[in-house]
Order: sequence, then C-alpha cells, then structure tokens
Amino acid sequence: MKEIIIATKNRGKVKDFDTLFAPLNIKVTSLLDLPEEIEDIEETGTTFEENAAIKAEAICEKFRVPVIADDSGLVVDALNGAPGVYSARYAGEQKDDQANLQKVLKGLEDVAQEKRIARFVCVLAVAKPGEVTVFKRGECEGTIGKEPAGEFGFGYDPIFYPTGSKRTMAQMTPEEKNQISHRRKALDQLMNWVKEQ
Ligand SMILES: O=P(O)(O)OP(=O)(O)OP(=O)(O)OC[C@H]1O[C@@H](n2cnc3c(O)ncnc32)[C@H](O)[C@@H]1O
Ligand SMILES: [Mg+2]
Repeated sequence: MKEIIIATKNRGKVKDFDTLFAPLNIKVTSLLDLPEEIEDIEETGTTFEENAAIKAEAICEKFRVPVIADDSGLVVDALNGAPGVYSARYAGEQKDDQANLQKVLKGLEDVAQEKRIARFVCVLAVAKPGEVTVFKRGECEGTIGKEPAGEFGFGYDPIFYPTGSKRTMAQMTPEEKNQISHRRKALDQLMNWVKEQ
C-alpha cells in the first residue's frame, strides 16, 4: 500500500481524505499520526493558495518528502466572502465548529433564501523537495440553511446545502459528500500525480 502525507491536524479533513483515497488503496498519514508533536503552523496568508503553500512547504522542509496540504473554507456572498480564509477561527482562536457556524447563521439572519449563496473552496498544495509547489483548486456551490442539520462531516457541513440537494453536507454519508465535495474536485486534478507516488 502506498502512503501519502497530508499536512493537516484537522480530523474532519483526515476522514474526508481517508474516504477519498480508500478506493486507491492509499494510506493517509496526517500530522496527528506522527510520533512527535508538530507545532501549529501559522497561517499568515490572505489567500487559500498562500496558506496551503505555507503548510505544505513547512512539512516538506522538515521531513524532506512530498507533502500535500489543504487550505479550505466557506465563502458566503452576502457576507462579502467571509469567513473565507478565516473559516477555522471565524468565532475565535478556539476553532469551535459550532460557534463558527452559528456566527454565519447570525450574519445571515435577515438575508432571504435566494441570497444565501455560498461555496466551499479547497486548495491543495503539493510540495516536493527541490521543486516548485503545485496548486489545485476545487469548489462546491450551494446555499446556507436557516438552522444546522445532520451529524456527519465537520465544520460548516450542517448548514451547507450543495446545489440541487435537499440535504446538508452533514446529512450525507462521507462517501456521498466526497463524490461532490470541493476536496474531491481539487483532488481529481491531482490524480495523475497521486498515482505516480
Ligand atoms: O490547517 P489544518 O491543520 O489543515 O486544519 P484547519 O481546520 O485549521 O483548516 P483550514 O485552516 O484549512 O481551515 C478550514 C476550515 O474551513 C472549514 N471547512 C473546510 N472544509 C470543510 C468541509 O469539507 N466541510 C465543512 N467545513 C469545512 C472548517 O471549519 C475548517 O476548520
Ligand atoms: Mg488551519
């Protein structure tokens, strides 16, 4: 079995990647699996690309192996693109998924259904020793509901209805979510690279 290192500490993302890589018989190793504690990498960028590069390159430097990093978030039109690159910490440093999605709902309190347009964005960066970092972007369009629904997934999944779906992403199984997810779309573009590993 092949192994791919994903420079993330987010358990929700790791589950998504496990689901995405399972059919390829590839084992996902994240920063949570390493024997040593990896210090939090400061995400100082203002774009998904910048932050994905910061994470991928930091871990690639450290271990001198190819690394994928994922920087992602929810972009809400009626909130001028927020929470965007600040999705993980929208309601504060404690990275609380519930508090974050409640803050989005509050911000959209007076916004009519047809204007609750949003998309999930995922940028994957691949860093290899001595090579220029490569980026792939995937987006999933949808709308924001009035209240959370569903127990699957993580982050903003309970308030996000993908276009054409009557269920939130948190009401879909991991397999269903990852047939249409932003993460899936970004990863599809990396498949040739992944198969070479
Ligand atoms: O940086 P790493 O260690 O990968 O973990 P993180 O949680 O800090 O990840 P990001 O900086 O990329 O922030 C992304 C946030 O966007 C949200 N998000 C990303 N993908 C999502 C998905 O598939 N479903 C729901 N929310 C998602 C979720 O709140 C994440 O915490
Ligand atoms: Mg982060």
